[in-house]
Amino acid sequence: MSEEIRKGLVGVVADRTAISEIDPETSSLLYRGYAVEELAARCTFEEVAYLLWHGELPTRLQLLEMEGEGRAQRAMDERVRTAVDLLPTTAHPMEVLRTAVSVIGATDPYAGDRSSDYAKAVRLLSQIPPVIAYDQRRRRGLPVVPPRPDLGFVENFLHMTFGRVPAPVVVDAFRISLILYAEHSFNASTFTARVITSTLSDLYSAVVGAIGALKGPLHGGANEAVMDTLEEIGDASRTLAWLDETLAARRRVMGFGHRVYKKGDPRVPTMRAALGRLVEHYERHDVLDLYTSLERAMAERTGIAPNLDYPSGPAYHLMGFDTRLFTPLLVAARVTGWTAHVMEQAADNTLIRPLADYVGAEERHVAEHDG
Ligand SMILES: CC(=O)SCCNC(=O)CCNC(=O)[C@H](O)C(C)(C)COP(=O)(O)OP(=O)(O)OC[C@H]1O[C@@H](n2cnc3c(N)ncnc32)[C@H](O)[C@@H]1OP(=O)(O)O
Ligand SMILES: O=C([O-])CC(=O)C(=O)O
Repeated sequence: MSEEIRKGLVGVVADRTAISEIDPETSSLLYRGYAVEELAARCTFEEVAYLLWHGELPTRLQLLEMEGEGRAQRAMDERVRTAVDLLPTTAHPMEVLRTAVSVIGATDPYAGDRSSDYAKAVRLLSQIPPVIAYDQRRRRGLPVVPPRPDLGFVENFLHMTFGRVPAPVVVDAFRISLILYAEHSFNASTFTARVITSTLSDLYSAVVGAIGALKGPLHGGANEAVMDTLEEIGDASRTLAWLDETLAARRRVMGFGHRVYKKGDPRVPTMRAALGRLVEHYERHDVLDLYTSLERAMAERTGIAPNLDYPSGPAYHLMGFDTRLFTPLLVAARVTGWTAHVMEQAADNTLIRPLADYVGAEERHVAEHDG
């Protein structure tokens, strides 16, 4: 049996999906048939969320309806705030968000009602940003900023975090990052959400589980680790020495490599261009020098290309987010893909339950003993 084992499910096709298509040969990514670069160039984040959930881009009226539902639910529920306040600021923001989503689910009287999964997805999309914004602000000792219903999702998210809407170039880079992060087929966190859904558990539980899976540094946690790396290197003149030391110690360089893309991540050029515009805006050429030096050194020493976490980490840093908030930002985007997958799994469900090849002790018996 052991020759059939594919550790890490490498190369295993676990099911069908109509949500996104990855082609590692051509390094392409389509959401519902649209190239992700095109969506990033032409769409709002709300339009992309609608596309992932419904399979088609919205008409003006459909978009207005979805935005109306979302904008009405942007304020943080007091019960969620109370739960967050109970957590120490030493808790990682992903732990805070995981707890908050659990509370959001536990306070929804229809949590177990499968027929309202779409409404729950819209609710989560609206309620995750205030938690992230509040968490950054409470760690800085700043007061809560109430949401603004007149603003789009992206502007409002930034407004709640920073108390103002930043320059258009910053808003645009943030919008692009959220679109690029929104969906990625059967990645570890999405697969986790599908496994949980397959047991007929509820959507909130699936998202809580997905947050747990995304937190790890081999997955979403890499975007914050990228920033730690760039800060550890400190200056482009130290990059090669740092990399040689890291590779000699057989440590991974975060933000590089990918389970599916071996020829490069198609999202990187779009996010790299947005990072370039941020660098110009903030006049932080030192960040780009560091970025480029590690990218070049990795190509030279290993031939391994960056993934989306590599440009998004420094982009979020320049925007003013605390490093530990980077992975929660990915949650704010990926919750669209996760919930689309929850609905797809639930619509044609089979319990996901693989087998294992047992390699433990032979059958044995407990010796008779007193007591
Ligand atoms: C949003 C996202 O989740 S994107 C992914 C974010 N994750 C990261 O950036 C973490 C760093 N990258 C990695 O650890 C890996 O590339 C993964 C986990 C993403 C993909 O891993 P896998 O497909 O399992 O590839 P695998 O781990 O087998 O790597 C193949 C070889 O490349 C090497 N390699 C892969 N990525 C890296 C890296 N980032 N740094 C150094 N070496 C690497 C491995 O050491 C391995 O070499 P070996 O065969 O000599 O042992
Ligand atoms: O697909 C994966 O393995 C990792 C992921 O979520 C992404 O690249 O966005």
